[in-house]
Amino acid sequence: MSELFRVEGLTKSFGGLAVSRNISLAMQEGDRIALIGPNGAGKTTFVNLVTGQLQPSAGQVVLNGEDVTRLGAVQRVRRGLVRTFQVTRLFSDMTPEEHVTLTVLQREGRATRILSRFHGNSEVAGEVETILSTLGLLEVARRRVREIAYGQQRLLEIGIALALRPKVLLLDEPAAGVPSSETPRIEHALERLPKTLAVLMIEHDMDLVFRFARRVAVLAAGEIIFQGLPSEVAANEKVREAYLGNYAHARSVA
Ligand SMILES: Nc1ncnc2c1ncn2[C@@H]1O[C@H](COP(=O)(O)OP(=O)(O)OP(=O)(O)O)[C@@H](O)[C@H]1O
Repeated sequence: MSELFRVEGLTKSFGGLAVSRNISLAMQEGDRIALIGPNGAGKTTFVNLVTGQLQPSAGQVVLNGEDVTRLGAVQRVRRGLVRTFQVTRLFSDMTPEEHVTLTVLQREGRATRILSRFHGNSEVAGEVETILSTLGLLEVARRRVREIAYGQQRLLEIGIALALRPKVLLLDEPAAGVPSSETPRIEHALERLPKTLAVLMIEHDMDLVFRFARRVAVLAAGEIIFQGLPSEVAANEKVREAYLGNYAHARSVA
């Protein structure tokens, strides 16, 4: 499959602190990459640089062969570069159906009209239903956000991202704050994401990482110190030193 997305030599400093150092990474259609690393390694900064929330000091972001480095976040979203955030940003009195419908309408430039007029629009409703069904949210489609489980709220964030028709989706800790009883729900939903979508996920839950990822990239002190198969990551000496030591140890003694 051909390359969909690439960053090259991405570098960012805050004052004297280099938080992203010469990061290069490529993604193809259907990729499933986990970006892991210790707290403060620069994972969220990397996502902010990729999606345009931050401008790099050096380096390039290329989507579908186009250099988007100087474009703002909204322009990148329109081209298919979409993210979710670590902390949910939902309206507690609105339903999942309303959130996703509004996003579809927003994408189509029709959100300024009254939402209820579109409840009968079968094209929009069909797309909303597909998204909610992909994420296992149909049964709560018409409940208020504040009444649904936190794991379902996190999935709704992904639903909103899907309504923007991403080609590359960056998930910033989709399981953060979700009780372990609900992680299977997240895992199943991630498995059902569209096959052609390229997904990069930041996550601290290593079981989820190893089930989801076909490739793992490890960031430490702003630098990618390893890219490879999940089966190789735990054996890599640099990774063990930087991050996985405790986890590898925990697994080997488990
Ligand atoms: N706007 C900023 N100004 C100054 N320093 C910043 C800024 N944003 C992030 N940093 C610093 O950059 C480093 C990387 O932060 P970042 O949030 O990207 O790490 P992370 O790997 O996502 O961490 P976590 O896993 O805890 O979310 C940290 O030392 C952080 O304090």
